[in-house]
Amino acid sequence: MVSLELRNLAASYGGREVLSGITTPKLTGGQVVSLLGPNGAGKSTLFRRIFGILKGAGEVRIEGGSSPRPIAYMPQDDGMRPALSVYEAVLLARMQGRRLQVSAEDHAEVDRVIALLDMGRLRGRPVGDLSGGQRQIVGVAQALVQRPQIVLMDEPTSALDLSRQIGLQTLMRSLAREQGLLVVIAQHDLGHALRFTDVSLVIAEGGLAACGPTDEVITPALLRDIFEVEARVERCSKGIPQLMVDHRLGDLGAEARH
Ligand SMILES: Nc1ncnc2c1ncn2[C@@H]1O[C@H](COP(=O)(O)OP(=O)(O)OP(=O)(O)O)[C@@H](O)[C@H]1O
Repeated sequence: MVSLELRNLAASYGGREVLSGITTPKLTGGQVVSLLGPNGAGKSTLFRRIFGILKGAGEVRIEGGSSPRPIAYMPQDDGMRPALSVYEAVLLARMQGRRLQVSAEDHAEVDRVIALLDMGRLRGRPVGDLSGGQRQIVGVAQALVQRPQIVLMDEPTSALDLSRQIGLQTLMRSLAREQGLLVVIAQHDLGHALRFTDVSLVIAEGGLAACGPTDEVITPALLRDIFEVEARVERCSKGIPQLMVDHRLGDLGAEARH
């Protein structure tokens, strides 16, 4: 079983430290983990540091990885080449870090992921012609086609309609449960975090503000202190946890007016 553990991790841009002292318990395959925090807290930065794009102090400890590249990373900004077809964009992601000789297995894997994500109608379309939500699903395909054991997904549902948001969160949860994938999702939707994820890491003010089972981490106190809302979690008649927001604390326009 794959596991990921962060030990005293730090990350900076050009000498400006954005994150420090990030230490987590062992996150294991089969879990879905939320990475939460306000805008600019450092969620994307933490992903870049874990994936190795950013260097810094501390250790990213991966155990039980059965391939040399056990992690796939779906960034917020996909950087896809607009002229490529969807099929080519997914195939290119599959070939990252491999010999440039495409095998029948590679084609089969691209077909499998395209079917899994129900994107058959898009396969011949140029990436540059797609809507924001369609591109986001291609980004998910690019991560999954690498057959990772750990997948870092940066706001993968931010451009999706409600039905597809639920669909993707449900799919990632079943891939975790059935295939032992460790899924880490940076997201702003705390309702999705409560409903679909086992563990939450909360980043704020350059460090780890909270870490643990999602239903223990997302409390009225945390919502007030970190997310600046007066809010509570209630279960609906079907037992699904729902975030009930009473009001925002503070005033978004106050600074501009003074
Ligand atoms: N390439 C960069 N160069 C310099 N500073 C950066 C760079 N990318 C991010 N930062 C800074 O690092 C901090 C953390 O940014 P990051 O994008 O990791 O936050 P985030 O939690 O992912 O935010 P959001 O929820 O808005 O996507 C911010 O202060 C941001 O301005």
